[in-house]
Amino acid sequence: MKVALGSDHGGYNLKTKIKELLEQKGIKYHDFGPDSTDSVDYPDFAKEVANGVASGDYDRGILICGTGIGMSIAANKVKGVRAALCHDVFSAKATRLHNNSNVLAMGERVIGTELALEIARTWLDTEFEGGRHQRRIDKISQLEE
Ligand SMILES: O=C(CO)[C@H](O)[C@H](O)[C@H](O)COP(=O)(O)O
Repeated sequence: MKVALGSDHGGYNLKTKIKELLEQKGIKYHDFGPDSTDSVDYPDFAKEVANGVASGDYDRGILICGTGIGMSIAANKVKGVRAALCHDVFSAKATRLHNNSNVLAMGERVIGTELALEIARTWLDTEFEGGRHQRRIDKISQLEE
């Protein structure tokens, strides 16, 4: 699996922890930035990560800002991206099983590091169930046309 990673200044510190997690799990990733906590605009990084996933260059994306909301709104503008904002483990598992979400968004200002890492672990490890859920995802895709 190859993961595209991005944040803004509000998500930078959690992003460094997510990078450690990906390294521990032996998952390849590319960090689209930023490289510091200097103030930046989250849509710039959501765009890079979402395009990377939509093009197939990356299997999944992880985006972190202060709340995760702006990142998820922006990423979901890109065709083929199903970004899920998750701040609990149940939702992280469910969105992989049912929505086949390909981008995870989280907010560093909303939850603690340990919960965020557990959410990311669960989201990375859970496979899509298919079946009736594929039919529903196909209907989401039709909305993009
Ligand atoms: O996009 C957001 C809200 O949906 C993020 O939380 C941003 O990180 C936040 O808006 C940045 O705010 P700041 O006051 O410029 O740090």
